Amino acid sequence: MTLHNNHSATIPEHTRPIKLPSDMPQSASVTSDPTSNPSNAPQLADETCIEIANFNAWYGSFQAIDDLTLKIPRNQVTAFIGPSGCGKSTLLRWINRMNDIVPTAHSKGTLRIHDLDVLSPSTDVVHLRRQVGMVFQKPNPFPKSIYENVAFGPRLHLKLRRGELDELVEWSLRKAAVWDEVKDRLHAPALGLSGGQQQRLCIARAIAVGPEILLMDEPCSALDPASTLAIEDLLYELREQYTIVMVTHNMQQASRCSNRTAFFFEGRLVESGPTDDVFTKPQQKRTDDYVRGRFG
Ligand SMILES: Nc1ncnc2c1ncn2[C@@H]1O[C@H](COP(=O)(O)OP(=O)(O)OP(=O)(O)O)[C@@H](O)[C@H]1O
Repeated sequence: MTLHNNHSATIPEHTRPIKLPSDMPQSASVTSDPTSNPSNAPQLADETCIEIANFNAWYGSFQAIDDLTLKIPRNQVTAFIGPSGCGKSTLLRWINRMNDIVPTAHSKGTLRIHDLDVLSPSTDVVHLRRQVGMVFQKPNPFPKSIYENVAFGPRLHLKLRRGELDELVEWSLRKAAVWDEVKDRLHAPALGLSGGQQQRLCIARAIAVGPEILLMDEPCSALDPASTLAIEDLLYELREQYTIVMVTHNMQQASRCSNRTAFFFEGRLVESGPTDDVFTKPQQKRTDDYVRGRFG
């Protein structure tokens, strides 16, 4: 599943080709490109999904990100690490233009998802956010039933019959590894679930609309150790189909779950690379100090 290479910010949403996971219910593929075949498409090693170049971001006159260049590969988990206030969440939130809701936020530079110019004023933000799902620090299900939480996005974006929607809800909940725990109470309030179950429900809600990218801002920081492990296992599974970018303060989590790590300090990217390299043979002393817990 990917944003189509010919993706244009000016094509009306309902006609845009969107590839959905090959194992997603066929009924959900009503807007997909009939010529595309994601399951058979060769996976290019380290194919870039998100390209960030000379990117700067401000809140008013305060510069939160300073001349940052980074390529985020497709179908891998990339962890953003660094001390509090170094700009990790700011960068994450620019990838799906969440910062649009912050009146003082502005940016300059390049931020592309394949051929899509994320920062262009002509980019359709609703469509962008369908392609780039987000999971927050604190699980935030809607005050609706478990079923309705997952069905909400597909109802907006896909014209499905009831049976098809049921199938998609089940697929999403299974993918998010929470189906077995909720299948007998789909119409019960989502807020009655445990924190870890709510977070997996939020992941199911995010993937139900067929995103290519999942942004996760400290997705386990509000969870107990067992729920954290469940989410970490899930990340491992999901990376086969999704490009995942995760902010984490937990060094063990970054080293357990991510393929690549980017270390930020005071708004700048200090270094990035395969997670093993960043943790075991960092290029920069500051990275070494941080991953060894000497500061931060
Ligand atoms: N809405 C905002 N308005 C003004 N300044 C902001 C806003 N959001 C973040 N900042 C500032 O931008 C800088 C980067 O913040 P950001 O949240 O991106 O850091 P972070 O690395 O994610 O931190 P943490 O790990 O504590 O979440 C910080 O100095 C922060 O105070």
